[in-house]
Amino acid sequence: MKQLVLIRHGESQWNLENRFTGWVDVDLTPTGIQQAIQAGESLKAAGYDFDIAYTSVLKRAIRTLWHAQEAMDRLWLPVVHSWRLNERHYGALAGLNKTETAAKYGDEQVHIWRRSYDVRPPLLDPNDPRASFNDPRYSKLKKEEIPLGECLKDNVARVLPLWEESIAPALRSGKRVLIAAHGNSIRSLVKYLDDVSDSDIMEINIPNGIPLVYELDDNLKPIKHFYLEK
Ligand SMILES: O=C(O)[C@@H](CO)OP(=O)(O)O
Repeated sequence: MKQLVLIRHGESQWNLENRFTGWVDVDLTPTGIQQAIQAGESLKAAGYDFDIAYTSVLKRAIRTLWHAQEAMDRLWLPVVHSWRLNERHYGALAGLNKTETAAKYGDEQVHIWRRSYDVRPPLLDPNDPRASFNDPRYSKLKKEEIPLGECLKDNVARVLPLWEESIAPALRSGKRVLIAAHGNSIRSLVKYLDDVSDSDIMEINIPNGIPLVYELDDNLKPIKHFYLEK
């Protein structure tokens, strides 16, 4: 049996303010920090341990991982940071309030932007200061790899190379893997692992800071998955 645990970051400042976030690098709130500590404590209390961790290059996920590691006394674990685990890029919606955007464009349109598989949000203008072309954390990427707005399908395509090249080999070699990431990068992994249809994935939401445990067989097919509540 192979062990994979996914944790969405704790509550961020923009979760609290109900703003579209994506690649904007906002931090955790005090509640988010507590959720991350609780996630680590729950994992430790249930007897989970890990050999390697993965996270994004956004501080709300990185800090969630740190707090969970600290709660498990596992700060020494090897950690891979990858832009491929970043949140789905929210394009021109980044920074807007979700309720105000729904009032302007309608609930249905906002639900499509938020949860559909293959409808992209309005893209950022390449000259928009929110574009990530000059951000040093992405300096090794080709310009065309840096998104101006992504749908979940784009996010799946971005996450899967990391799965194939690094996460799956680690699991196959018997490593117990912890991933601290984001609502939509985790939905991408869930869609792939559980072979969720393009329509059913619209109804799947990942809560902040609750470990999602997957037990996988030797072919990395899920035997079962469950949330580890307090
Ligand atoms: O704003 C975001 O980046 C994400 C996650 O908080 O929001 P949504 O729930 O719309 O996917």
